[in-house]
Amino acid sequence: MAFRTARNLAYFSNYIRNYSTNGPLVNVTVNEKSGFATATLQRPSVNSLNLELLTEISHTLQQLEKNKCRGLILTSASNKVFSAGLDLFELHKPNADKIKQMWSTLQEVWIKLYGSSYPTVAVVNGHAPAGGCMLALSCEYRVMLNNFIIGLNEAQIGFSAPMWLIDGMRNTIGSRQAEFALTAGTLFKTEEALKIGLVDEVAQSKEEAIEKAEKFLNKFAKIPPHARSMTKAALRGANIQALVRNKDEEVRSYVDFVTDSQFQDSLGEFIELNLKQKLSK
Ligand SMILES: CCCCCCCCCCCC/C=C/CC(=O)SCCNC(=O)CCNC(=O)[C@H](O)C(C)(C)COP(=O)(O)OP(=O)(O)OC[C@H]1O[C@@H](n2cnc3c(N)ncnc32)[C@H](O)[C@@H]1OP(=O)(O)O
Repeated sequence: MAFRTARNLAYFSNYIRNYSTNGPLVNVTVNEKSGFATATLQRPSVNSLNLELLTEISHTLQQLEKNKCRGLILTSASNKVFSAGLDLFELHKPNADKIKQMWSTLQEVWIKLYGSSYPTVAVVNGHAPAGGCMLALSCEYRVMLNNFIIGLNEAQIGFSAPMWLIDGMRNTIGSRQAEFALTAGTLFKTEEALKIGLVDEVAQSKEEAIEKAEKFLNKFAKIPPHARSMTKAALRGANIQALVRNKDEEVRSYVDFVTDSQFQDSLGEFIELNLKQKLSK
């Protein structure tokens, strides 16, 4: 049964309503004519990825897959920030169990979005550093608005992006550009990102970006969905399998790394220098 039917749509809306305790952090709408879903991240103020938002994204992706979504547009409710990446305040002086769940859910989001059977586009209508860039990279196509930044700046904060994300970057912009970008932790302006292929198109407004996203999704209208998804799985499967094999070990390394006092000190400094909000003592 296709996701676009009114019955499935109602089921999905109820699911989202029931799932969220404080109102949905991801708003999902479906264009009944095209069958394309738009998932809008709406965790104020910068869609930083805490456990609750990551869990909701993960459940949304699961429902879209289950309901045979015809295409997904991922975007932000903010007109300044697509996503600021992992919630740095939650990584600071953390509860080890919570950050274990956080990293594991982040991995799930990558597996579900990078490996989705349906086509995906990120409408990057704001800044997209680190985990924000990760969400955009998981999609098949990126349309970005002008005057924002995007990139994997992990090296600047004192760590390396995980292997699956490095591979995702490499698959998108090629090995040489990926090496330059990742070792320097570069954040690219929209036009620079277009030049190196980190984004596919630039738009002047969100409306124009959505039109471009729909145009991309419509390219697959006449391609048998199973042929399309088998081909995507063949191209992306090795990345996902490698992560699945390594999942638990990576979570352990991540928890060790993040709870280490050296990392905590440099994270504290980064927050003090870069984020307006001051640490709660
Ligand atoms: C073998 C395998 C091993 C595997 C393990 C290896 C170890 C790996 C360790 C991995 C660690 C985790 C990896 C993480 C990847 C990440 O995603 S880290 C997050 C990186 N994010 C950033 O660097 C972004 C920082 N923010 C900004 O640059 C800017 O805020 C912005 C460009 C996004 C927006 O700028 P602007 O519009 O000027 O807004 P601001 O006033 O700066 O911010 C508004 C508001 O938001 C708060 N905020 C911003 N970013 C975050 C964030 N990431 N987390 C939480 N909160 C954030 C900011 O404090 C402001 O709050 P107030 O309004 O002042 O209250």
